[in-house]
Amino acid sequence: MQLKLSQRVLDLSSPRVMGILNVTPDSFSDGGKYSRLDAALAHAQDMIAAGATLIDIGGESTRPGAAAVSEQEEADRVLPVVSALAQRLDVVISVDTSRALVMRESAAAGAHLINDIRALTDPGALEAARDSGLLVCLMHMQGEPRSMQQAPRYDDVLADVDRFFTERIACCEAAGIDKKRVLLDPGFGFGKDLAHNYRLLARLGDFHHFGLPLLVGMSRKSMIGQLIPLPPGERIMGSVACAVIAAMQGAQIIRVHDVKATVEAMQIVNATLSAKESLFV
Ligand SMILES: Cn1cnc2c(O)nc(N)nc21
Repeated sequence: MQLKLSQRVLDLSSPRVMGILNVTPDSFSDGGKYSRLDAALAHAQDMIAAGATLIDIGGESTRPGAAAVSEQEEADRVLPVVSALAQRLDVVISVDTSRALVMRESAAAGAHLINDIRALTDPGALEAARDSGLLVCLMHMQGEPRSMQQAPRYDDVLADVDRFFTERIACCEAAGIDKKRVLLDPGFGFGKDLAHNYRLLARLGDFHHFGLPLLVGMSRKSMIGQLIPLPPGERIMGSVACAVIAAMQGAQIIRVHDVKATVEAMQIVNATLSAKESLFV
């Protein structure tokens, strides 16, 4: 499987690591120290040197309970970093946004992928994504970040997320977004309790039937902290364990804070998957 970008192709035959670059003052684990452009670039360079092939730039914290940020404020945070990365570094640039304005301006600034936790449901987002020509990651979320963890409930979380993917893919195709531009993400921690998260992780391979790349993000999340009582910045072992479990089931892109450790673990996954007759466990 490959990702076709504007000037390049990203081979997804082995799991790729996406480094998280929060340019928000209140990001849940970086403490917002990357709000300055030079610090953001230095962090991106470090993650690329450690083996990240994608960088996900986020200007609005999406952690549970996060306050919303204005569209202009989000654009002001994100766009300088997109431009600088596009001009200086050879990396797939993903922008974590739900806003049509930020999508359009990020595409013009050189981004390759729209990473939308709201799966293009905001006003104008479908059209902006279509017009951008960029790849789009459709992530499942129940509710909104401010309230999604208060009482998440599903009849069957796997079936509900699967149905959501079917619906959103249909919306994208109806809006003129070719399915080949779409990636899918079950949205760990976005309106899910502990059992929901581990049900999704245990059966992640079920979503391969769409024939689209799977992107997952469990890094430092409460699904780890609830089992291993450590602060977010110390959840590296649990985060790597989640990455390995996902990659062994064929997840193609793993979104993480701890790039070096995850890239090393992916070497073990690659060697193991290569020695298997079937493609995934
Ligand atoms: C922005 N963001 C935070 N967590 C995420 C996840 O699990 N997936 C995606 N696609 N984006 C995320």
